[in-house]
Amino acid sequence: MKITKIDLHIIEMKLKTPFVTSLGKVTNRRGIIVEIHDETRATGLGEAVAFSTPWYTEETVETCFHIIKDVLAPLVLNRSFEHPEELFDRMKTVRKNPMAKASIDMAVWDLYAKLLGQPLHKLIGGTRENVLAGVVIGAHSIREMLQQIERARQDGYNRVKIKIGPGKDEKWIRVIQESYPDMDILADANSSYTQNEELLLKLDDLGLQMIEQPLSQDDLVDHAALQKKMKTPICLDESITSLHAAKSAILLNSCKMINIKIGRVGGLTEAIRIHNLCQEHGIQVWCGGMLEFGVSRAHNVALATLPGFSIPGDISSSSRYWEEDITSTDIIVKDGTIFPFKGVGIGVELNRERLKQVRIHHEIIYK
Ligand SMILES: O=C(O)CCC(=O)c1ccccc1C(=O)O
Ligand SMILES: [Mg+2]
Repeated sequence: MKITKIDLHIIEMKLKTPFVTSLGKVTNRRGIIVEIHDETRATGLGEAVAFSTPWYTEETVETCFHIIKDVLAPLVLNRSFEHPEELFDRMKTVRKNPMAKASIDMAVWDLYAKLLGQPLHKLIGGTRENVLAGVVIGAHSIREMLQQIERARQDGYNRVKIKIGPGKDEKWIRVIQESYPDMDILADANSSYTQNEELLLKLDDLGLQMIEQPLSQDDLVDHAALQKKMKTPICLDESITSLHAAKSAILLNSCKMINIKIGRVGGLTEAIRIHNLCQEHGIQVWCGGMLEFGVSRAHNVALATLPGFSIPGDISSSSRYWEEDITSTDIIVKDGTIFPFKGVGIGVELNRERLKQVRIHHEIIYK
C-alpha cells in the first residue's frame, strides 16, 4: 500500500440528548473523519475521536487536526506499507497524541482489509458472531436517568452504564436497582473520586458489576491500593493509554478489567495487543465508546469480535446519538447485540450527502 492522499473532514452534529459526565457536558459533537487513499485509488476510513475541549483526555479536535496534517501526514504520505501494523512504529517518533495516530491507523487497517477483500473483523481474527452492546447514561437528574434507561430497555439493551460522581452515586444506583432488579449496572466515575476515596467505599456493597476509573489518570498506584480495599472490580479507562500502561496496571493489580478504546490507545494495532495481553493475564476487557460517529463505531464492532470481548461494551446503535449518521449503513442493536458487517473493511462507506450537510471544514493533503 502506498498512501498518496489524505482527506480530512471536520464534522459537527448535535447529539439527540446532551451527555452529562462528572467532567462536563457534550451537546454538539465535533470530530474528524480521515479518508486515506492509495495509489490504486482504494480508500480507508478512520476517525479522530477527541472532543472539542480536553475534558476527557488532553487531545482536542484542533490538536488532532494539526498533528494529523502537519506531523503524521508527512510521515506516511508517499510511503509504502506492507501491513497496517507498520504504522504504529512509523508514528512512534511522535510523542502521545494517540487519537490523532489512531485515526490514521484505523484508516490503513480499513484500506488493507479492503485490498484483501476481507471484512476487518475476520482479518484481525475476530471469532464472535455477534458483538455485545450496552448503553451509557449521562444524565442531569435521577428522573432523566430513569427515562433514558426505560428507553434503552425498550430498545433491547440489558446492560446500563451510568455516569456517577460524589453526590450523584449511591442514591442513583439504588433507585435503578429497585426499578430494574435484573439489570447489570456499572458506574463510570471519570476520575471524580480522586482524594475522596472514602465516598467510594460506600458504594462497595451495592453489587455493581464494576466501577470505572474512580481515580485520576496517572494514579495506578492509588488504584491498586483502592482495589485491595474494594470487592467491586475496578475497571480502568483513562489510565490505559498504551500497551505499556496496561502492563503496569496488571503488574500493580490496579484493576480487574480494562475498557479498550481504539482512539485512547493510539490505534487498532495497540488495541489488539492490549486485548491479547489481558487474555494472557485473565483481565476482562470490553470495548469503550467515545460518542462517536459511524466510522469509529464500525471499527469498534470489528474490534469487539475478538474472543476476549465477552461482556457488553459501550457500543450502541447509531440512532442512539444521531438523527442521521455519516455512514451508509447504521449500526443496529437487536436484543442487546450487533451483527458485524459482512462487507469488506469496516463494512461501511461514507454517506456523501450527509457528510456535506454536517461538514464544517475539508482539507486534502498531498505530499
Ligand atoms: O460512546 C458512548 O456511548 C459513551 C461512552 C462514555 O462513557 C464516554 C464517552 C465520552 C468520553 C468518555 C467516556 C467514558 O467512557 O468515560
Ligand atoms: Mg470511562
